[in-house]
Amino acid sequence: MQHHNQQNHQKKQTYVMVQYMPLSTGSTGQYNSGQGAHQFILPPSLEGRCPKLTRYKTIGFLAVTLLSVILLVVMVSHTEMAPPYFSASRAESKTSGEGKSMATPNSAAAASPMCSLSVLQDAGLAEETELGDKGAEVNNDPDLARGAPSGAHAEPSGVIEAQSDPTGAAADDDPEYRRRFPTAIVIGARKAGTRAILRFIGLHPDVVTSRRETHFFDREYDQGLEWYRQQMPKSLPSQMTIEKTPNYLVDWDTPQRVYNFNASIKLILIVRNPISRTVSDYVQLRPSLVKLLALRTSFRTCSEVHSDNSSSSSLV
Ligand SMILES: Nc1ncnc2c1ncn2[C@@H]1O[C@H](COP(=O)(O)OS(=O)(=O)O)[C@@H](OP(=O)(O)O)[C@H]1O
Repeated sequence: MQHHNQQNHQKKQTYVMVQYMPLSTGSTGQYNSGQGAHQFILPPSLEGRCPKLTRYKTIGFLAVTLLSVILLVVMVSHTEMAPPYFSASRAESKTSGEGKSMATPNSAAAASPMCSLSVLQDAGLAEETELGDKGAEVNNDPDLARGAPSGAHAEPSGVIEAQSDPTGAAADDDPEYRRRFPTAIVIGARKAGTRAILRFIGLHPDVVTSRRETHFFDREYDQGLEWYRQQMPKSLPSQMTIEKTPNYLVDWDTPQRVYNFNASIKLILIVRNPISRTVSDYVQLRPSLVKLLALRTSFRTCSEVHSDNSSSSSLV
């Protein structure tokens, strides 16, 4: 019993000694583990070896904090400068449906000459030429009515939404908010900045633009008018729809077909220095050209082999 008490006492003593070990680094000491005395040396810490490290740490922490604050401020200021179609003005314009004058006057779009509706009006682009569902009748082109499904509101796969349509949910309740035929088309030229000009015009709250090239008049004509309409983004009667397919400029069939569709439709053409345009086109087409050349070479090799075979067989 006495032996047991002594062991307990030693354990307690050990615990207390370890608990209160000196914390200063590099110092030596001694402790009793119960089975004899032990020497120890505390290893010097990094701070101990390099006294400036604490100061560097503090400076680093302050620098990171400062950078984070600057980043935050920059992000906040950029949010305030967001394009007008992300702001409430577009929602008001879309849901009110009271005509083009509903463009918020103090919005960035109205302030910018590039986005000003008056620019479009001057160019005759804002003229009300909506065809609605009567497009085929108006233009009296039997070819165009071909392929139009009876269920006019059926959603096809891969429907193209408006490029700037954050208020769709609110406007969805409006029965007037639906897909309409374009009243203007960007017809080219390829690589002349057609995407850019469509985006610039599309910044206006009363303009909606198709996200992708529809190629209706050059490649998808057989799909019919209803298909074409379904490719357009939803819009209100006060808004104009614009699509772009630069290939229309160089397609033989397109002019007549567009004329048959809507003789008063507005055509937007943007041009560029022909040399840089061609270089840009070449750079984009290069992978296809390389493939084409490789294909031609293999065809030539095939035909040479074939002609060799046929000539040798004729010799035989
Ligand atoms: N704002 C502005 N100003 C000047 N140039 C611009 C602008 N926006 C786009 N671009 C250049 O236009 C080229 C792409 O043109 P497109 O959008 O018409 O291409 S496409 O036909 O739709 O594939 C492409 O040219 P390259 O870079 O030489 O290929 C773009 O850089």
